[in-house]
Amino acid sequence: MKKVTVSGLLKKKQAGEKITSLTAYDASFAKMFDEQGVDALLIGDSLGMVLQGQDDTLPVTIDDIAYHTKSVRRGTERAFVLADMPFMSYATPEQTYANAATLMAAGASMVKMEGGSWLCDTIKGLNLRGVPVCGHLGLTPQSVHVFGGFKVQGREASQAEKLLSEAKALEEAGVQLLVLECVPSSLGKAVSEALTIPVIGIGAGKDTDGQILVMHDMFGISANYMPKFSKNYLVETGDMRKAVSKYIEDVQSGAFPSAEHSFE
Ligand SMILES: Nc1nc(=O)c2c([nH]1)NC[C@@H]1CN(c3ccc(C(=O)N[C@@H](CCC(=O)O)C(=O)O)cc3)CN21
Ligand SMILES: CC(C)C(=O)C(=O)O
Ligand SMILES: [Mg+2]
Repeated sequence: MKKVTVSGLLKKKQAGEKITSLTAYDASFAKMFDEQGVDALLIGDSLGMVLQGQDDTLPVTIDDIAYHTKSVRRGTERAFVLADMPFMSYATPEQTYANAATLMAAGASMVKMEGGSWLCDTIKGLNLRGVPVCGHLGLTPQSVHVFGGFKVQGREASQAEKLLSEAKALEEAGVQLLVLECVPSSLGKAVSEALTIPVIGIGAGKDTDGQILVMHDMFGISANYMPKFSKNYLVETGDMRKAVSKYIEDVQSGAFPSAEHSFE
């Protein structure tokens, strides 16, 4: 079995093949997603909401993410494993290096951080020290209190332009993957076309290079709520494995996300 690597993900983009991704927090689900052929598994700080029942992702700690990363790593053979840096764990370069080291040692192959060009020096420093980085732009949930809620980002032309230039700055600094969350489909398309690296969308329309969903949303069992961009694949398949393989099939064919799971 050929392991998914960062260069393998880039090749997928170049070949026009969609990248499939889900969050995972434990070994059993990681193994099942891996066996179904999901390309990338994210230990997301969404675990604060779907596992812990918190109102947002801010209370999540580096130890929480490290614990779940160890579990996911043990369940994974093929998929690429990346882990979220939680709120305030990358406020300074020194903190970032120590916390990224914890997640890489726990079994992550890449760390993800929310934000734009303010992160560029940190990204370069991480790369030089052997840590690959995934960016995250658009609705960055750790900034929920700055946004005043979980709201679609980049609807105004000036905002969209700023986001596009931040995406280019991140790529220039060395990010090898970018998550784009909750933006109009037109902006998802523009960012994906402007960058060489793969762009993984969640609520960013059908034209990104791949898709990611929170696993609990895909099974329709999230404790809090269901974002508009998510889809319950269990209800139409009645079986968890079939739900995952239908999700993969729909992402690969372009059937997901349709307009009802996208923003204008
Ligand atoms: N279960 C779950 N799914 C997620 O996708 C998710 C989490 N939790 N926790 C971490 C973040 C938070 N995210 C969220 C949470 C809520 C919305 C939401 O309610 N969005 C509105 C859009 C409102 C607007 O139009 O501006 C929606 O209707 O979907 C979006 C992303 C995405 N992530
Ligand atoms: C929704 C994804 C992209 C995420 O950051 C998370 O699960 O925490
Ligand atoms: Mg996250």
